[in-house]
This record gives sequence, structure tokens and C-alpha cells, in this order.
Amino acid sequence: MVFDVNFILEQITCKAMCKMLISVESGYELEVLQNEVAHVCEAMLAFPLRLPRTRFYKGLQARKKIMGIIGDAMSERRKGLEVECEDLLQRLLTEDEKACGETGTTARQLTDEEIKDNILTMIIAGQDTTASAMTWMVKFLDENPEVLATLMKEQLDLARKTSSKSFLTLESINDMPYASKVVKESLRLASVVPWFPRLALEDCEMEGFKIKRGWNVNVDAKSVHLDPTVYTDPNKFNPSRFDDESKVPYSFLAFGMGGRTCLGMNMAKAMMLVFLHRLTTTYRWKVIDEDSSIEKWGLFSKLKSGCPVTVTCIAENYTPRYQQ
Ligand code: HEM
Repeated sequence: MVFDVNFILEQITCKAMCKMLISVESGYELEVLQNEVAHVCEAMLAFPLRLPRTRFYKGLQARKKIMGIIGDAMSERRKGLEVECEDLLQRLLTEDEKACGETGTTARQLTDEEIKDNILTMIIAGQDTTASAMTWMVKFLDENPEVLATLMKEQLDLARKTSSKSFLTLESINDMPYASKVVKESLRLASVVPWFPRLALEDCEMEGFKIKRGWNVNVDAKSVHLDPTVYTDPNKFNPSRFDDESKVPYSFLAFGMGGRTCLGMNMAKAMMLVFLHRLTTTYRWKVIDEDSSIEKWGLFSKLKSGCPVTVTCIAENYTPRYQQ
């Protein structure tokens, strides 16, 4: 049986984000969110034409549906209809109430629209990016069996130490030095967010280039990640290059840099490590379409093929190649 890795991971990361943000983890709401988020992303790249059947229009409709679900969750919580949830929405609602109580005002810090926008931003920023990064990891590991063997050794050793616990603890996640380098190298080579835009607030000069106030400047993270003066043999997937951390400033831009650094960076890294652990200790897989082209309609750099794989479960008595 063939699995579309990217599709499956998009469903899983969407579920993880929805659980963390608004405690939705099954049923109609999750189905809507899983189906509609992709339309919102596509609309962000589309020509803004509000005509039925255009990508832009579909995106607006999808956004409306998602906002409806978040809005319903907000009203139910305010009416006390839902049991106390531990998620971002609850945080935003209670912090807001608290702030009103402390200042003795009724003026909210965030309007309802702003709360909904924040939740949607998080879903969009966190779902596709993390799913794409993990898909690239599957591809890179498939292409580099020696890296996979080292990673499997680390992860199977860890699994033996933690076999009595069903969930990975933070302690275990921090005990994955090689996997952390696999994550970092995958993010470098894939450059899931290949560039990000900035607006020059004043005239300035950088390395001899004059930039005028008001110009749009794109930070080309992908070119930095593939610059041979920064990374030796930059197109090679080599997690061990981070044994000796590159000291060139601003050379690792997978999560951006400075004041707008990715808010979900640590969560994304944790999700990628848990995924690597489960993948390498439970399954073997073979990528069956090695097409490396990138999806044109993706907001982020993702594989057009979706990275189809065949998968087999590792038998209980499986002995990895490095131990044979
Ligand atoms: C591998 C996965 C991820 C990658 C590669 C990634 C990458 C990035 C990058 C490059 C930026 C900076 C954009 C800029 O400077 O203009 C960014 C911003 C952001 N990311 Fe992520 N991200 C990932 C996962 C997540 C997750 C899981 C979340 C939420 C839980 C998230 C939430 C955000 C938010 C809210 C911002 C905007 C921060 C701001 O402008 O202040 N990201 N991300």
C-alpha cells in the first residue's frame, strides 16, 4: 500500500494544532478545519478576485467557516457550556477577563476578531510548515541510509531505556543529540520558509547596496542555507556538520531571526523529534517517487509528489543492519 506522507502529516499536524489551540481533536469541527486550512493558504498566493470558483474566493469562504468554528467555541466558553480547557483560546479569554478585572474597565485587550485572527494565524503558521519539514525529513533519510542507521541506533537505544513509558518525556526529547542534528539539517536543506519579506523603515546601506525607506526587501534564507562559503558541500545532507556548530552569524534562518523569530520554533522541533522517534523505532519505509520538484501552489516549500512511500512495521525481534 502507498501512503502520501505529506497529506498524512498535514492531517496530523492540523489535529495537533487544533487540539493545542482550541481543544478540537475529532468530529465535524476537525474535519472542517483539516479541509479548509489548505484553501486559506492557497488564497494567500492567489490573485484577489472575488468570483466564485477562484482560489481567492474559495479561501475567503474557507476562512469564514474556520472563523465560525472558533467563534462558536468562544461563545460556548463564555456561557460556561464547555468544561475548562487548557488551550491557547482559553488563555486568551481568561487573560483578557483578568486584565479587565485588574484595571476595573470593560475594555478588552483583544477584540473577538483579533482573538480569532490569532488562532487562525497559528494554525496556518504551524500546520503546513511542520508537515512539510517532516516530509522532507522522510525523503532525506530515505536517500541517506548511513544517516538513517545512526539515527535508528540512537532512537532504538532510547526506546529501550524508555520502553515502560507510553509517552516521550521532555527529558527523552532532550536526550536525542543526533536526531536534533537531523532536524536542523533537514530544516537547512529544505528551507521550508525560503524567504521572508521586510519593509525598510529608513534609508540604509548594506554591503554597498543602498536601500531606500519604504522598499520591500526579501531575506533569502534558502540562498544563505545553500551558500558554499557558509556551509561546506551545502547540497549534501550531513547532520554531522552541526557537530561543530557554524559560528557564522545569521547563517541558520529556518525559523527567521530577530524580533519576528518563529513563535512555534520549540514546538515544531519537539513535534519533529517525536515524529522521528516513532518513525524510526516502529517503521521501515521506501520512497517510491523520487521527484524533488516543489509544489507551485504551496505557501511553503513542499514536495509536489507528496513523497509517496511504502511502509512496513518493524517486527518486535527486528535487528537493525548496524547490529547484524
Ligand atoms: C518546521 C516548522 C516551522 C517553520 C520552518 C517555521 C518558520 C517560521 C519563520 C521563518 C518565521 C519568520 C517569518 C518572518 O520573519 O517573517 C515564522 C514566524 C512565525 N511562526 Fe513559524 N515555523 C514553523 C512552525 C511554527 C509553529 C508550530 C507555530 C505555532 C505554534 C508557528 C508560529 C509562527 C508565528 C505566529 C510566526 C510569526 C511571528 C511574528 O511575526 O512575530 N510556526 N515561522
